[in-house]
Amino acid sequence: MDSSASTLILCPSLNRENGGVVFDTSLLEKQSNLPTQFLWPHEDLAYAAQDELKDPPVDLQGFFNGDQQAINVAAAQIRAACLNHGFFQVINHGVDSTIVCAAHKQIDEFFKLPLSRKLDIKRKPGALCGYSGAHADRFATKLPWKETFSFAYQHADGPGLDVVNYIKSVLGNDFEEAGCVYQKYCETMKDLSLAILELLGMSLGVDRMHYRKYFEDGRSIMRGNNYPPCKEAGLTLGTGPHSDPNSLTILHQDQVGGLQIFSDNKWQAIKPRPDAFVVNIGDTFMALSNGRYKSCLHRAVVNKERVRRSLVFFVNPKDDKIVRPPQDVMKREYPDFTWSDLREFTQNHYRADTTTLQNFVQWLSFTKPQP
Ligand SMILES: C=C1C[C@]23C[C@H]1CC[C@H]2[C@]1(C)CCC[C@@](C)(C(=O)O)[C@H]1[C@@H]3C(=O)O
Ligand SMILES: O=C(O)CCC(=O)C(=O)O
Ligand SMILES: [Fe+2]
Repeated sequence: MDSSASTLILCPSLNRENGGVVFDTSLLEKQSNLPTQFLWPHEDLAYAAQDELKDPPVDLQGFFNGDQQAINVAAAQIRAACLNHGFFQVINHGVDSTIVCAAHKQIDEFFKLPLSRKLDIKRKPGALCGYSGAHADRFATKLPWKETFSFAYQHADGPGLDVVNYIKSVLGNDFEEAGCVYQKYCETMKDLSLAILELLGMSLGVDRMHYRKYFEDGRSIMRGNNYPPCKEAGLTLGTGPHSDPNSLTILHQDQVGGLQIFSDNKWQAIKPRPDAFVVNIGDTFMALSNGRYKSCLHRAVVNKERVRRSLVFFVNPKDDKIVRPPQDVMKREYPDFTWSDLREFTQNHYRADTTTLQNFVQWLSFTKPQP
């Protein structure tokens, strides 16, 4: 009997389906032994965060009011944070708390659906949209203790119905209201991300509108993350150490806590703030800044008692746009690539981790050698 088969007998919640395990949270929560597939190595678990990140949040009020002095302060704060670790939080961002609460409520309802219903809309191999339980169809070890539900949002469409139609097509007409809430949330996140991209442009000393324009016709991904409680929370991770391959990530976490970033050589916890959005620089923006801004190294831990949820908006440029820094730079840190290349790499060839970008660059040099 192989070790996975013996795990199955010990852990009735793990059923084989198409070669993967099934993340049945109602059974897993009661289980005292952590299935081996969810164990993470010591080096990824070690150094529990002792500290909380103390950076003050960036206040966007002045940006929206056109107060130049406040804009300069915000740009300087962003610059310092992105040079140091690629992470900051924003407050007074203009997003109505009603839409944030409504989106959390809908995602909570989604994760409460029967497992069979969620599995009906499972992510297809190579695709980013749909439901995934611990990514168990894709990976065999170091499974993340989470479920995710993801869908795409086209920036250029403006107020439209693409998210509503997608949600209705996979979940049925009863989910029209959920679709409308997600659609509105995505529109709001797109507007917020474009405002942040303006500030990022200023902070890097390039044309204020440069990155804003570059992302105006982008195609982002919205995702809900569900981290059930885990009796052996210290042995697993909700999301392992990684930097996001996309450009920017805008995240709203509930009140439970679990997000940590690696800064000043240690893991530091990000205390939840309902009035703030978390912003991470991702690998693609790191390349767009010619390596000046750091792609943020982060992870999510789970806990023994409480379910945790987060809403994530992964900002991407249009698929075929060339990723390259705006100015003529003396020495390019990364070759030209497209988001479609990097997405393909993370979906078909490589599991995103702490060194995605450098491995991608190597892969690209073999698959698409540059002149
Ligand atoms: C291009 C992507 C791959 C992931 C989803 C988007 C942006 C973030 C990536 C991810 C979250 C980084 C950590 C590992 C991952 C597998 C995950 O835990 O979800 C990544 C995503 C994915 O491939 O689903
Ligand atoms: O849920 C969180 O706090 C982090 C999630 C994350 O890093 C991701 O989805 O990429
Ligand atoms: Fe992430």
